[in-house]
Amino acid sequence: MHPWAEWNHVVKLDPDKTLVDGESFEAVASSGTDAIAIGGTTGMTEEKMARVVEACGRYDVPVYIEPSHLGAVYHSEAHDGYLVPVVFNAGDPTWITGAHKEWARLDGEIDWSRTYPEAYVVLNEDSSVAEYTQANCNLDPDEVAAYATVAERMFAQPILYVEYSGTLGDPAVVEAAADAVESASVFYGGGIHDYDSAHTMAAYADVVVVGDLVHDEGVEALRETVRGANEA
Ligand SMILES: CC(C)=CCC/C(C)=C/CC/C(C)=C/CC/C(C)=C/COP(=O)(O)OP(=O)(O)O
Ligand SMILES: O=P(O)(O)OC[C@@H](O)CO
Ligand SMILES: [Mg+2]
Repeated sequence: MHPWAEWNHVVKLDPDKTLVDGESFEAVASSGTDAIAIGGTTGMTEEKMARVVEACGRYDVPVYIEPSHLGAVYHSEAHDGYLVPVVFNAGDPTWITGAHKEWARLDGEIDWSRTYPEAYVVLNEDSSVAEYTQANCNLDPDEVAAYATVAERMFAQPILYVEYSGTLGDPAVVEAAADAVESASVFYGGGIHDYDSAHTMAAYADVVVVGDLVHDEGVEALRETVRGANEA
């Protein structure tokens, strides 16, 4: 069984952003979320990653790093493992296999027993991640579903990640992706900001990922999304 088999909700912390004044990583860890993922596209360094991993690793909730490039990989016993994106609709093959090849060549410490790929489909053309990967975001639900099928059937991907980072996406796209997969888990992330948005996406996605909200609004708002995800 994969570590995320029982997850409904994940918080994604961006080490390049701050928490709300007066809030702590402990409060985030005890929000009721099932896991903390640590990553972001811009401004990511191993030092910033290390600081947040070490702070979050003290609590009961599982912690995974999600590196956006080779220089953001941080090895530690304080985290549970590595979620490594593979961007299926990237315009630059660096983000499909290129960076991964360099990682395999240069990193002598890869622990494959706790390393998991995530098949991303990036759909918000205004996001940093879309620009960074030169993703083709102009996709119909049936095209996203086809990417999900290819990811699962041809590339044995255990996770299909529907990524609308920064904006709430189209539930019909998430539904199409969920219908297309047999055993892969569908993660949804982007613009979840309250009970309803979490509940809507969690009706189709196995796991909803909440990022900016924790940095912008804080833990109380985060708790509402946990409730929405768990009640879907
Ligand atoms: C092989 C290794 C170790 C790394 C490569 C991994 C890849 C393909 C990264 C591509 C970019 C990516 C999918 C990063 C994951 C994290 C993510 C999507 C963060 C959200 O980013 P945004 O919200 O767009 O950006 P900021 O919030 O940082 O501005
Ligand atoms: O920051 P938000 O918009 O919540 O997106 C979450 C996550 O999918 C980003 O990778
Ligand atoms: Mg972001």
